[in-house]
Amino acid sequence: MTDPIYPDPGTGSDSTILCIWTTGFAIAPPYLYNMMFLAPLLIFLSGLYSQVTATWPNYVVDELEHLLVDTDRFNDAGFQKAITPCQNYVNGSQLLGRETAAQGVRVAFHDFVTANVQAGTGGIDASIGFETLRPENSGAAMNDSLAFFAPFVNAEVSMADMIALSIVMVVGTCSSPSIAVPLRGGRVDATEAGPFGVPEPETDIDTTLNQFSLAGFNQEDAIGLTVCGHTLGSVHHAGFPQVVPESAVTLNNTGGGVHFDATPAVFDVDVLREYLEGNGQRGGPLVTTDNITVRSDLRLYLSDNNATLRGLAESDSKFISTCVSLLERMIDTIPSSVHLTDDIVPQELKPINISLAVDADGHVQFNGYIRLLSTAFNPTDKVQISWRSRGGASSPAFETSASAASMGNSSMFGTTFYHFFNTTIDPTNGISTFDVSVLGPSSSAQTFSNGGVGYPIEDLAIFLSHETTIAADGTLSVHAAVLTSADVLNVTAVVSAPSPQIGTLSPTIAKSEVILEAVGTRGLYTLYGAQVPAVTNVQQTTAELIAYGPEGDVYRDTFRRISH
Ligand code: HEM
Repeated sequence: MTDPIYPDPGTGSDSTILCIWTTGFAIAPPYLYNMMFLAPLLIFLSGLYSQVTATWPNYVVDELEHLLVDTDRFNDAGFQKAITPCQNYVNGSQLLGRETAAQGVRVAFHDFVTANVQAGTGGIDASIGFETLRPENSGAAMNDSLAFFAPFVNAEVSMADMIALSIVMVVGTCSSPSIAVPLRGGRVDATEAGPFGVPEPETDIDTTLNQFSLAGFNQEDAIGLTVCGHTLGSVHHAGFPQVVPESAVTLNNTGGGVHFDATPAVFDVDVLREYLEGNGQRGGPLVTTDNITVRSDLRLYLSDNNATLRGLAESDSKFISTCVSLLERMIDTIPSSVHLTDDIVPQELKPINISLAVDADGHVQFNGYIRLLSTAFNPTDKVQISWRSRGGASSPAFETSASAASMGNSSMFGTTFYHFFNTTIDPTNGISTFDVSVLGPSSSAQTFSNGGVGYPIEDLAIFLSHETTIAADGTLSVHAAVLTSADVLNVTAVVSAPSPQIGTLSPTIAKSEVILEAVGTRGLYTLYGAQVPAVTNVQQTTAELIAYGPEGDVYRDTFRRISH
């Protein structure tokens, strides 16, 4: 396992750290390759490379990576802001004493713990959304979290992936130095409630341990996971009056929250220390409450006479590495039918919002951004793009532009800077793939070609995102351009729209397939259009354009956002 502490964004020049986060591109400073004594490190790193050689595009990976890395100003995905600072509460008044970051960790536990790993069912599958009225899921955290996550869900990012992402974002954001829980993607949302089985403050110790055991966590794991979770947040009188007395309610804490430790907005070892040393919050209300029946943390911690907790208290790094491992196992507990991606790591060079458009003169406009990460690149580096025509002929490279507005966005993984480009492609020869080269002030150019095959782009069938319009009632008018000479028989669009779902705040993805009609021509292209029923979340509604050629050939322009 890698060091669970994220590299300090300011230390990108450290070659070891740089290599650990290199994504998909088998590059390292050349001198590394010549240093025999680093052979074991290289073997270790090659293992990491093989984990991260995802070719572009990989929509699940690219979307989750965006949420994880793009957390500031230009291209901000918007997730991290909600938990910054970590005591922030996004769903209501700050006076309630609630914490969005802590709620996200609790909801993941409640979704996970009803897994039955023997049967291969449950785990992180967002079934919690259908289970929020159960007494075992009492409190504001479940629906608050689902309401916060719902606007991010789309055809590629499930609610279950958002629940997992939340653990990674919360632990990474609410720790210093930032603690890295590995993230994988591809979870699938349940369409109905799962079984009961979340431990409650009243639950006896045998039942509690059995519930953890069904989910694949033994006694030591259960104790560890609980103390790792209870480093954040509070027990609230509203929701748990049997644990926290009304006296906790004040004008500044109307929900009556009592913290587990003195630092409820920091993912740290304090809860453990305070419990073992008997100071501060002494482990929190589930240890100290006057109502003995609901001292569930105390029962759990004492079930092995504090042996697990003493072991974890040996050092901060022991506590952190154990928590990382347990939390990773928790979010990767999924139904056996679901398969996860490899670890999602920050991409040091990433094409962003790459699209084609057909202008009024029938020329193809090829545009987008190249995002660079400071762990591998400098803001002054130049970025060039070259492309291959439909027939495979290479174009001369052209330079992109770096605008001040898109430079210097900070993230847990370093600083991002964006290079914008827009160039005209002759539609007769077209474009099929592109490569990106980065030129430092003194070094020779490094060329990135998506594992040698080039970054693919479809120019026979183009979804015209920028021409998509949305009526006041949410009805979409979708537009596309298909090369007339492709002689296609049929053009359809599958629009994937997050839509309300009965019984949960988690959206379902409603797919509407529409046949597009030819509506005119623009240069070498035929234009197509169709109306699609109203959508509710324009930001996350996406389309796939599919054009069927006469010889059974199919051209796809996939995962296109309809709003910009
Ligand atoms: C025997 C096992 C557990 C029991 C009985 C239990 C019970 C509780 C209760 C009653 C609360 C108060 C909720 C509220 O007032 O809103 C709470 C809060 C919390 N729990 Fe647990 N818990 C257990 C294990 C875990 C685990 C394993 C995790 C995570 C890995 C976790 C994470 C949290 C977090 C982060 C909070 C704070 C939520 C907030 O501030 O809104 N819990 N827990």
